[in-house]
Amino acid sequence: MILPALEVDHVTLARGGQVVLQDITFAIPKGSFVVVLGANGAGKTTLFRGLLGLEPSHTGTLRVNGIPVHRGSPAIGYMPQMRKLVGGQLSGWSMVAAARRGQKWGLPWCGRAGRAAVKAALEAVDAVDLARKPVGTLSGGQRQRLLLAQTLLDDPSLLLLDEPLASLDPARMRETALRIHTLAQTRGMTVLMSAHDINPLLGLMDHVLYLARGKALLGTVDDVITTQALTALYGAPVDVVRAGGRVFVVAEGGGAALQPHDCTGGHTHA
Ligand SMILES: Nc1ncnc2c1ncn2[C@@H]1O[C@H](COP(=O)(O)OP(=O)(O)OP(=O)(O)O)[C@@H](O)[C@H]1O
Repeated sequence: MILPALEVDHVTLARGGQVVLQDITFAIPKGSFVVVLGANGAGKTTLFRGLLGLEPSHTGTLRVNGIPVHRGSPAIGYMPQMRKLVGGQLSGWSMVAAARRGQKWGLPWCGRAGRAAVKAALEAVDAVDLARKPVGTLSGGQRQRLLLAQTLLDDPSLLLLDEPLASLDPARMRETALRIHTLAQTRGMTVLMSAHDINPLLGLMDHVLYLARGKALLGTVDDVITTQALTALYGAPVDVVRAGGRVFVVAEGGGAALQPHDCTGGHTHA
């Protein structure tokens, strides 16, 4: 029997003492490319933190490759949200090297094998030319490439990418999405990528995982991004509009229905 890459079985996760995801269950086959959607505060980062073993599940189990999650798993490559990125005068090389074996922002790992791993990771994302440059001087797209290189260091089987397309212009969004998709296919990696706009990812993803009101809905774009499915998930009227090859998710009343419980900020997939 082929084990799923990821099994989330009746899991409840909280942040700051408040339940964010409640009794969610889904399984993701190996090699899938999954886009995680949901309004601000819906729990995308919380789910990733749960899979990284950083947030304990109050109920149920989370398994990666059949093994209960634990901190520091080399099977998982994690890209945090870029808006939380620091770096300053650190060179591109040092930033990537510092992430070896989860040592983010620790001392760079400088042995021969470590140097080879950093070089290979930089090459994989076309970022060799960024190795000597201070991270603080790089553009958003260039930093994204270094963050992506970090995730590849330990040859992971699962990538968790938290909004890797944020702050990129439309051309860079598509370019980055294609780069991640190609890398995942070449290396046989499973990808969970959170996003606020599915349009740059259309045609690339196998599944969508939609989070709302503490619940999770997994399926194909055609299954999940529908008026009926999202209205049921949100418990309020939501319209899915397709126009010009793009998908828009809109709520009656200007987005109030898309606001998660206790949180501010609705959204539209435009
Ligand atoms: N460090 C924290 N301490 C306490 N509560 C937190 C913390 N970080 C997030 N939360 C809360 O947990 C809930 C889920 O947040 P989370 O960051 O997982 O959502 P998200 O879907 O990733 O949102 P976004 O799209 O804005 O990144 C929100 O109510 C948020 O306010």
